Amino acid sequence: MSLSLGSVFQTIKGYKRPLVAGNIVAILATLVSVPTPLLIPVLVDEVLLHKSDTLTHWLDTHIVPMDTFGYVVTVLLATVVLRFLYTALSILQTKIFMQISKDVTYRIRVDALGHLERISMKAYETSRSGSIAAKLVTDVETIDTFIASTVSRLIISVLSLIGIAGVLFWIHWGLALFIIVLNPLVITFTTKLARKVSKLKKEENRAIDAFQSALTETLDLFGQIRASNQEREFFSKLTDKARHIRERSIAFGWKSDAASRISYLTFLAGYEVFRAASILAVAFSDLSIGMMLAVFGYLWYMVTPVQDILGIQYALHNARAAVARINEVFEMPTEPDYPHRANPFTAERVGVKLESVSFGYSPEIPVLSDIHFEAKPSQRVALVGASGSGKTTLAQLIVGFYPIDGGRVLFNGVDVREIGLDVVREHVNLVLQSPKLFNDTIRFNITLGREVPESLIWKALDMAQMKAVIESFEEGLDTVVGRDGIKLSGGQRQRIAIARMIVAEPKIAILDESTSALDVHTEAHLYEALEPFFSSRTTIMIAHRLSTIRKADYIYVLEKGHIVEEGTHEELLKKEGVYMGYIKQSGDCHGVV
Ligand SMILES: Nc1ncnc2c1ncn2[C@@H]1O[C@H](COP(=O)(O)OP(=O)(O)OP(=O)(O)O)[C@@H](O)[C@H]1O
Repeated sequence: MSLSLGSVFQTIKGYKRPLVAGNIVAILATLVSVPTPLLIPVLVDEVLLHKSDTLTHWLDTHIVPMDTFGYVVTVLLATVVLRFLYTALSILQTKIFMQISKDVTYRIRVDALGHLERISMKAYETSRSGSIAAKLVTDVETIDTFIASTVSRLIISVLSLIGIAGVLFWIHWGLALFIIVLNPLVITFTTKLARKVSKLKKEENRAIDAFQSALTETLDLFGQIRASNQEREFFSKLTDKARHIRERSIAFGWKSDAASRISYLTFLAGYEVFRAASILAVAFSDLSIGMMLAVFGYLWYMVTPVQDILGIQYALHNARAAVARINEVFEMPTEPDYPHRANPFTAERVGVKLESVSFGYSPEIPVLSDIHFEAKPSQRVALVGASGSGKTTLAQLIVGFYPIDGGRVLFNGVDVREIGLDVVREHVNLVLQSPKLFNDTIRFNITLGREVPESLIWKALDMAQMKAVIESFEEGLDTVVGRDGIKLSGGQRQRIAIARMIVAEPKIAILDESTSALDVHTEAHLYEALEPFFSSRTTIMIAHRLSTIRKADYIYVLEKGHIVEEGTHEELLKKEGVYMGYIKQSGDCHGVV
């Protein structure tokens, strides 16, 4: 999907009842507000100049006969009551329309989040979190301002202007025509100014976006930056970006202020011209002094709706820029949406098979070619190979992180394209080598918010050799692990990830060098404790240590994206080929045979 102001208004149209209610309130507000500036000036003609007696006569016959003081006080009261009524109706109207505008922007955020949830890994890898955050916060806010100003102010402003125009024509058509012809010229002039300013707003938003992205990345990688002693470099880059915002904001800030002041000045100049024209109309035509004062009143009264309409123009230009930027989020490619035609995971044991799979992160560089790989139900398979040979990539293809370029990925003989990626990931758990932890409690990092009985969490921690460690923490499972799990060691983080896998109870467990940071002793205990877990499901292990590899029922050797050898440990040793060389190279040849 993509966003447009048209689609935003289409959504707004869906709020039929509040729209109708809001419009009725707007019409009522206009009805009570338009006659207000007329009342007091009428008294000038009737009470002071004794030119006519329409209003005073009406008051005498319809209310009670009264004197000059009575007329003034009654009309004053009526004016004040009407102004109060107008304010009350305006507040009610804003409330009704505010609910619509906030709901619409909420939906934009929800749609954008829904899209982000489905973006492909490739899109994720090339995106910047800060930039996306800026779009979902600042740009959606800009659209919110636009909707609020158009939906709630436009109707009332246009109706008021129409009402004022009607009254002005009734007072003096020549003068009214003069005012109504000149006013669009003012608006046209200010529109041109608005366009110029909107370009500056775009630049300011871009500068904020760049700063936010760089800041997020710097903070995310702060530890690494400090370890490389590059703080000064990174923070001076951030300072440059902050300076850029300052420049862009100053340019936008004062120029937009100047533009709105010039717009207002133009209006004021027009106002003075109209006032002069009114005096001439009194001098050279039949316009009374009372009505001239009424025209003065209406000229002021026009300021708010005219300014509101001018404000809408600014908001419109800003909103267009914001829509374009939000669309960059909606344009991020998504994962393929496979249908849920079959679910092989209902079986007790599930195996996985890769048939002639080929894949490259970019089309011109193949990373895996013609891969035939199988982990039969309940089998324990090891994947070995040099760094960069494609082991992690293969594991990620099994969980569908990237769509394959050729071949098939099958679970119990069913193609992933018939199963759906969400179903696959529910049952296939990949433990990464450097697992990421949330800056939350140990409990949350293990359950990821799912309802898991406390006893199961402790059981998982026990199997993962983390029970004693967590017990030693004062707050136990409620200990907060800090940003990226900084309060835990690398090996402890890996074991938390293993506990996470245990509670997820997958049908297929994939461990990508998931115990690489553990000492040999702890690792041995861990595998021993995990024995019942592994024996009740299919397991794929990417490992470098012979002690781990040996336990596998079957081994695949990957070299430069090709499976070059496969078989059991003994079979592969007998071959004295790549596997043997690999084992020797990893310095782990003691006890090979
Ligand atoms: N997200 C990615 N985008 C582009 N290229 C990638 C990506 N991930 C890995 N690669 C490339 O794919 C190749 C295989 O990487 P992979 O991580 O699968 O190897 P590996 O065998 O798991 O290595 P290691 O043992 O060091 O973890 C490498 O050349 C790497 O540069």
